[in-house]
Formats: sequence, structure tokens, C-alpha cells
Amino acid sequence: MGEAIIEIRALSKSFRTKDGEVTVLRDINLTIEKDEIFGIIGMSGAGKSTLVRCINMLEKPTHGTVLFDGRDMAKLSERELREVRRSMGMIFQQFNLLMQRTAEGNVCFPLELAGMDEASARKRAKDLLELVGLADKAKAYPAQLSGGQKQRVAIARALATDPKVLLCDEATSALDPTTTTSILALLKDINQRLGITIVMITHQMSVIEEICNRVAIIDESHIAESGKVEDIFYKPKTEIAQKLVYPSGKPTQQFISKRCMRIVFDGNSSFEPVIANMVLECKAPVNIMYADTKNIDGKAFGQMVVQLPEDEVLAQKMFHYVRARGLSAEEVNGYVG
Ligand SMILES: Nc1ncnc2c1ncn2[C@@H]1O[C@H](COP(=O)(O)OP(=O)(O)OP(=O)(O)O)[C@@H](O)[C@H]1O
Repeated sequence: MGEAIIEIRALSKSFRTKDGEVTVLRDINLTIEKDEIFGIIGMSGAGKSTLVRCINMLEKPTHGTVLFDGRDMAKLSERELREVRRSMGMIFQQFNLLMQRTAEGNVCFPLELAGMDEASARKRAKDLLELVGLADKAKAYPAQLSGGQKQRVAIARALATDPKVLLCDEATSALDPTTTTSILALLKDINQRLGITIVMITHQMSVIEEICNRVAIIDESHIAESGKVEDIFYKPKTEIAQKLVYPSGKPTQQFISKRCMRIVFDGNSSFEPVIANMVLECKAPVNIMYADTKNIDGKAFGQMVVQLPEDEVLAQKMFHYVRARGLSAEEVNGYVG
């Protein structure tokens, strides 16, 4: 276990509404380590944004504690809290840029608030815009920038105060897939080059798979499952984890039940035509219900769901064939593609 930067202990949050009290977070326990990229995933309304707002104390937890770098956030004075918040950069789905300021002006903004003189702030903004690949857009206004470029400005702004942690709340949810990939690559680079811990809040498992080391799944106000991303990807235990990991939703019995095998390719096997060879070896056809595999440097990554033959002996032979190739295979019942 590495050194902790954020520790959340027995945290609960309730809101008083006109219909009574609603509990949005229940007994949350999490440790986020220095230098890691930690994902928090859940469906809409699960409580993710509230959790981020409790981490930086924009919302006061009803119970429990948040330690940042060993300091209890609830015990800080207003001045100390402002200081600690500067060590937690934030980026949002909607970028939250000041529209009447240029890219450079946006990055300078937190530095002005921190009392830095104009020349030094501009110099720092220039360096940061270069870091995020936007050196040539310093004088552009947000309206003249694409979504991905706006998010790069927001990242540069979040880095301005030299944060230890970057909290990213659905940072790629408003972006197309190609732009998402480039922003995720930038965040990974920032994590590795600057040693900044990143917390990714998202509803997309693909974002978690792409850059996170560990993940916590929030469901109905509590943490349903947490651990290393690869462990959860191979063997999701809870129903919510399966719903997030399995292609096109959780297995369901509502439709014609199909007995299927889910195969996970983790990069440890070569990209041989496993299914074709299995069919040849077992002398029985299978239906490929879903496939999302990538060939990276001759290694296979991704997952596939195939419908198994009714014959039990044949089905077992197929499991054996796949596992003998070092691949993870589990049975998924009632998969509906
Ligand atoms: N100030 C508030 N008062 C009352 N209820 C609130 C308040 N803030 C959030 N909630 C409720 O808490 C629940 C969780 O909201 P939250 O925004 O944290 O979820 P989320 O997982 O981030 O979802 P989304 O991805 O849709 O933003 C929701 O049901 C929401 O209506």
C-alpha cells in the first residue's frame, strides 16, 4: 500500500428536503494513494458529485471524516481550507471557463486570486498552456475553441496553483470518443510527469479501464465494490459491477436465456484467432454475441461474449480450451446482446 493522500472514513451525507431527509452517501470508506489515478464510477444519481464536493468540503459531510495529506478537513480554519483547496485542482464536464477571458486570462485567474503579480501569472499561464498543447491558443476566447481545447484550458487552469490532486468530475463526458482519448492521455501524462494524484469521477467504464489504477463503484449511496481495475474487470462480483463491466448491460433473464462464455483478453496472450481455433478443435460452431478486442503490438486486449452449445460436454471443452490459452473465461447466463 502506498502513502495515502485522501482518506475518507465512515462518511455520510444527508440533505434536508421539503419531503424529508434524503441520505445521498452512506458509510463511505476510501483511501486514495499518492500518485495513483483513482476512479469513482456509478450510474447517474449514485452520489458521485456529492462525494467530490465532500472531499473538498464544498459540502460538509453529515458524519465521518475526510483527511487530506493527513489533515482533518473539518478542523481547518477558513484560511487553511482555502489553502488546501488550492492543492485540489478541479475540472468539470462543462469546463466552467470565463467566457469573456482568453485562454491565458482563464489560466491567470486563480493566480490573480492567489495574489501573484500579472507578469509572473502570464509567464506561468504560458508554460501551462504549452504543457497542455495549446501554446498557440493563448489569445483565443473559449467560444473560439473546441470542446477538447476548452478542457485543456480548464486543465491548465486547474494546474496553475500547483495542486497535489486533480479532481475530475465527468471531465470527458461532453467530448467525442477521439477527443476523450486525447484528454485521458493528457491526464495520464500529467499524473506521470508531474506526480499529481488524479481522482476520476465518471459513469463510463471505458474511462476507468483506460487510465485508472484502482476504482470504487458507488451504487445507491454506498460503495458496492472497490479494488484494482483489472480485478474488477475480470471478475465483477456485485450486480452493479457486472452491469458496468459486461457489454450492453447486465445479464438478464427477461429474454430467451442464452448460456454464454465471457472471455477476457488481458494482453498476456498473442492475438491468435482463439475462437476460430476453438471451433475447429471442438468441432462445434458458436455464436459471437459481442466482441470488443484490440490488437496492440500483437497482444490481445478486450472482451468477447460467445454463446455456448447446449451440449454440456462440448461447452466444458470450450471453457477448457480458452483457459488453457491463459485467458480468463466465466459463464454468463442469459446474456442479451
Ligand atoms: N443539495 C441537495 N439537496 C437535495 N438532494 C441533493 C442535493 N444534491 C444532490 N442531491 C441528490 O443526491 C443524489 C446524488 O446526486 P449526485 O449529483 O451526487 O449524483 P451523481 O452520481 O453525481 O449523478 P450525476 O452523474 O447524474 O450528476 C441525487 O438523487 C440528487 O438529487
